Amino acid sequence: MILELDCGNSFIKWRVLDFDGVTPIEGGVVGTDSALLASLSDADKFKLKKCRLVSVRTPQETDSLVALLIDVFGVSVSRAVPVRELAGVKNGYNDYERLGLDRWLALLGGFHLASGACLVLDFGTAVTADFVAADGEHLGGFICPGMPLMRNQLRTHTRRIRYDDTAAERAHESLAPGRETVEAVERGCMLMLRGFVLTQLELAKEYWGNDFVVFLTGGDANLVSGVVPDAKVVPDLVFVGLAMACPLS
Ligand SMILES: Nc1ncnc2c1ncn2[C@@H]1O[C@H](COP(=O)(O)OP(=O)(O)O)[C@@H](O)[C@H]1O
Ligand SMILES: CC(C)(COP(=O)(O)O)[C@@H](O)C(=O)NCCC(=O)O
Ligand SMILES: [K+]
Repeated sequence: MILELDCGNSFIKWRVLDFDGVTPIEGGVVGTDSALLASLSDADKFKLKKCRLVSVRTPQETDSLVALLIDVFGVSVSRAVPVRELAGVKNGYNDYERLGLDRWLALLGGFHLASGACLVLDFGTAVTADFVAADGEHLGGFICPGMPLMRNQLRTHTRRIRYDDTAAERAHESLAPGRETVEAVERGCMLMLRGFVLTQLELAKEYWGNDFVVFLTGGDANLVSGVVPDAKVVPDLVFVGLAMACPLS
């Protein structure tokens, strides 16, 4: 069985593929390396042989996780690395090594699934947009703070914005102008996200008319899926690209 990992800034997304190397049998989201080990060791059922992973964490953090996986499970580990071009897609960064590897894999996966122009929007700690033209040219993208960062910046840098997570959840029942702090902040940040998405759609239309596919991925993709009804919500888009970047040899 194959262990797949997507190590983001806040969470590690994991899943295990069956012996065929294709069918996911289980997966989850964890906050720490030790929580990952616990999830995997709890289940005696996993016979892990290989692992492939992508990380946007520091090399030290990633190295230490890789060492742990080798030590505990005896797996061989394949890590996604930056490349200029893969599967017909050309990395659009001036310095291709600087493009976040999770973005690279998501846009590889998006182009593969769309077989044409695509806009890939990822809602994690950061929110990212990436544009890939029909000929596989990555035109670049945008990065802005995701929902948790926007919310926490306001909580951290003001003195009177304080509320708990359950109140935050309740505030999302509507997008009407807020009548209390929690509503005003949560709905305001939500509108920022939605505005960002709509601007990306306009830009994609300027480039390609209606001839493109929109992909939504990342833990908070559901927050904006309502504003792009035609978008494909693909929570495992990074894993689609990961399989392309780290094929089983
Ligand atoms: N099961 C889950 N565990 C943790 N966060 C989740 C989960 N499902 C959705 N989320 C949301 O996903 C966001 C993190 O998205 P994610 O794509 O994992 O970020 P990153 O890749 O930056 O670590 C959180 O802000 C949270 O709101
Ligand atoms: C933009 C990101 C912080 C997104 O990370 P995430 O929110 O998925 O944890 C990550 O892709 C990254 O560190 N990129 C390097 C900078 C760049 O892509 O230009
Ligand atoms: K991500």
